[in-house]
Amino acid sequence: MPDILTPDICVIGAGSGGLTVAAAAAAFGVDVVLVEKGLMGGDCLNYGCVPSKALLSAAKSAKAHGPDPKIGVEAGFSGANFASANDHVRSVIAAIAPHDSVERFEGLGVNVIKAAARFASPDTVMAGETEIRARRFVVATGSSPAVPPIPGLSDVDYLTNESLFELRQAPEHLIIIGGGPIGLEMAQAHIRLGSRVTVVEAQKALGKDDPELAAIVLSAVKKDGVEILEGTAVKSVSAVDGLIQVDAESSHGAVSVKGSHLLVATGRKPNLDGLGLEAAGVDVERGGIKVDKGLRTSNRKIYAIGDVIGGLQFTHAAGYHGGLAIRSILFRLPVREDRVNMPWVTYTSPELGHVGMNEAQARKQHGDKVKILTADYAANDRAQAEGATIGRLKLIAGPRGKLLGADIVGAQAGEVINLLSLAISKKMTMKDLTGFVAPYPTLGELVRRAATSYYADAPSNPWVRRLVRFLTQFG
Ligand SMILES: Cc1cc2nc3c(=O)[nH]c(=O)nc-3n(C[C@H](O)[C@H](O)[C@H](O)COP(=O)(O)OP(=O)(O)OC[C@H]3O[C@@H](n4cnc5c(N)ncnc54)[C@H](O)[C@@H]3O)c2cc1C
Ligand SMILES: NC(=O)c1ccc[n+]([C@@H]2O[C@H](COP(=O)([O-])OP(=O)(O)OC[C@H]3O[C@@H](n4cnc5c(N)ncnc54)[C@H](O)[C@@H]3O)[C@@H](O)[C@H]2O)c1
Repeated sequence: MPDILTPDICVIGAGSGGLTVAAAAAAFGVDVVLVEKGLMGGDCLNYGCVPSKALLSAAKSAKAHGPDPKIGVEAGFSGANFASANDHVRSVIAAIAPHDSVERFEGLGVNVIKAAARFASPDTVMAGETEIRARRFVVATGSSPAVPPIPGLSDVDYLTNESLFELRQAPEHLIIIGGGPIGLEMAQAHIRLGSRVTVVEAQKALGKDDPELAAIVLSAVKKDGVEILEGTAVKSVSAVDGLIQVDAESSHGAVSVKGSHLLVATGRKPNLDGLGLEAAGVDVERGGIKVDKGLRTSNRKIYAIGDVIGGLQFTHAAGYHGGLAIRSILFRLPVREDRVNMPWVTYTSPELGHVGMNEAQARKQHGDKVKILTADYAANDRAQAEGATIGRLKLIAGPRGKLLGADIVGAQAGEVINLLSLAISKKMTMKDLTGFVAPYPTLGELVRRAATSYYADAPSNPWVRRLVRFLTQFG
């Protein structure tokens, strides 16, 4: 006889999305079961954000400790120690893991079951020998690397984000298929830690970002020594003399690259296998589980959140979804996912951040009422002091100066975009962005500088000049 549990909520998957729901439900004293078949913390902690940012940090440090005549540093740096960088990655994961652990969640009052979950019917999940009949289910099973059907690929030993962070020695020559955020972040990390790196991208590298600002990142990564082949589609992969050969086609003709290691970073596919979604009456579409604006699936008792629904696949998006699901399940409040105002950051040097509408979306909606306002890092005193003058902030202002979107490339772009994400969520205008005091010297002053340029025409406006003259008569 299986154990039968009848909690209020059953969450499937203990990644960023599932942990958010489980912790919040437990905090409100709700009976919640969390089922996880792999490592607690999911992709972000074990194979994604955390190891990639830790490796980038080690790589940044290696770069900073190298000679830099520009700021007068002539260090005797003899190359990075890849194994030590990998130790750093492991120690960062180990430091964060207790926060996501079974022990912590059981301490919060969550019933954690380590097993693969499968729907047996529209209101029953099996997890090993346990049968779970919950009032509501939340599917948060994440995504996995989408490996394209390239001839010969399955015959070579290729890496994905699930195996890359196990390497203890720097690859001699790392070839990366895919020039998205994973491809570019890992290209820069590895070149700075001693590898030769070639990125092969079928279309445009960092193609989801503002093209002008993405070009600044690509130029910096190329300056580090990474070879980036854009518009180059991979046709086949083979093993040749102990190396991996990638054969591709570009508009200039055939290209062939031989390397010691191959990383496939060509996007994600939702984790649906073995979930029994048909038995649950849950519909699936191309990108993942089909949900309505309130994150409910075709079975009203079942919600789906995070990477498994496709859309924007970020840790903070999964956490945001978790918060919406909790509001809907516990408080029965109407919720509506906002996909436009989700920020993201690519953690290369320089960083690349985005929030809200891009220029094309803004122009489509508001035509010539859109103004693009910019501020360059070179005109910011803090950037000058830090020797970080490569960068640019772009604000997209709509009717009545409303902030519609922002893109930024440069040092600490990820921190500056936080301020702009808050501004967008509070529906702020250029007036708001000029009406606060920014401490000097900070990169945050870029925001005020760009927003101030919205009023660039004011001094030459005859009405404003007349008003100023009139007011001077009063002493
Ligand atoms: C290399 C890399 C770098 C990244 N960097 C960033 C970054 O810097 N910032 C950012 O915001 N995002 C980043 N991301 C994206 C981020 O990792 C994901 O968006 C996030 O992890 C999604 O969370 P999730 O909860 O939807 O899924 P996941 O974290 O993948 O968790 C899903 C969990 O469900 C479990 N599961 C699956 N099927 C079952 C089942 N049948 N039964 C039980 N359990 C199951 C899995 O084992 C897993 O633990 C990165 C991703 C990668 C690959
Ligand atoms: N800093 C961050 O927040 C961060 C970092 C890494 C990953 N992520 C998340 O993980 C997701 C996946 O990242 P990703 O970089 O794998 O995916 P992606 O979809 O963003 O980029 C994949 C790239 O691979 C290219 N490509 C696909 N098939 C190809 C082929 N056969 N040959 C050559 N190029 C090919 C595509 O044109 C695309 O540019 C991201 O969309 C993001 O949501 C976030």
